[in-house]
Amino acid sequence: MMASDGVNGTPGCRFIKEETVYQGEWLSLGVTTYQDPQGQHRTWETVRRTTRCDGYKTDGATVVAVLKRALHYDQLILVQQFRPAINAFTLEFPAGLCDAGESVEDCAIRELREETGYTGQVISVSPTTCMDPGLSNSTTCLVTAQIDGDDIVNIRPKPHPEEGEFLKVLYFPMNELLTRINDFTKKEAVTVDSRVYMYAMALQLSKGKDPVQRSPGRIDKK
Ligand SMILES: Nc1nc(=O)[nH]c2c1ncn2[C@H]1C[C@H](O)[C@@H](COP(=O)(O)OP(=O)(O)O)O1
Repeated sequence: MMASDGVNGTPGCRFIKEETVYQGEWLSLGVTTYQDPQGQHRTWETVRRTTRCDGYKTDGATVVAVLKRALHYDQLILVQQFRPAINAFTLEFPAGLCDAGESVEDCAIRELREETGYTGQVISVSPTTCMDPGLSNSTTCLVTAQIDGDDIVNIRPKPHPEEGEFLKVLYFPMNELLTRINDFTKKEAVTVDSRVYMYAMALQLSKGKDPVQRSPGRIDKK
């Protein structure tokens, strides 16, 4: 169903226009005018990436990469990264933006290699998913990948981060992912990307375990 379609026969919403308020090198801030179901025009403040390639629906790829080695537990590869926008270190999946002409699969494999040094093999690719739709039109595809840790190319992985990227590669056992991420956040001042945390919660739930960590009503202060 398109955004302009109604639900159960009611009129829907539709995009009217976009006015750019600020145009930077990487991002733009615009005011989006849309029509609500009653026909009234409303506005929304919208962040867009300037880097999305022509004809692409997806800005980039997010790589859920599992390192597999003989006689070792499977490990999820995550990156700890300084993110200036939140003035904090984050725990994220390796990820990055698509180059022009690059498929999402190729983007995933390239970003995995740049950020972690590992050469992986794509297992699956999600549809385009949105990242923070109340803020921006930013989108990503979730690409699952396997890394053969016994392959010679993966014995001593050497990351090649881009200029301005400051990353540390971290390994979390898949069989106790949520517990280990929770433990990590208690020791290190990191903010966990919600995709990572949701993935860990879903794994926990799939084992029939409850992913509760914090007490209800608590406020996370700075
Ligand atoms: N919002 C951004 N502001 C910047 O000043 N620079 C940015 C933004 N987004 C991306 N970039 C630049 C910085 C690096 O050179 C590359 C990294 O992008 P990529 O690795 O593809 O994506 P992320 O890992 O998600 O940052 O882009």
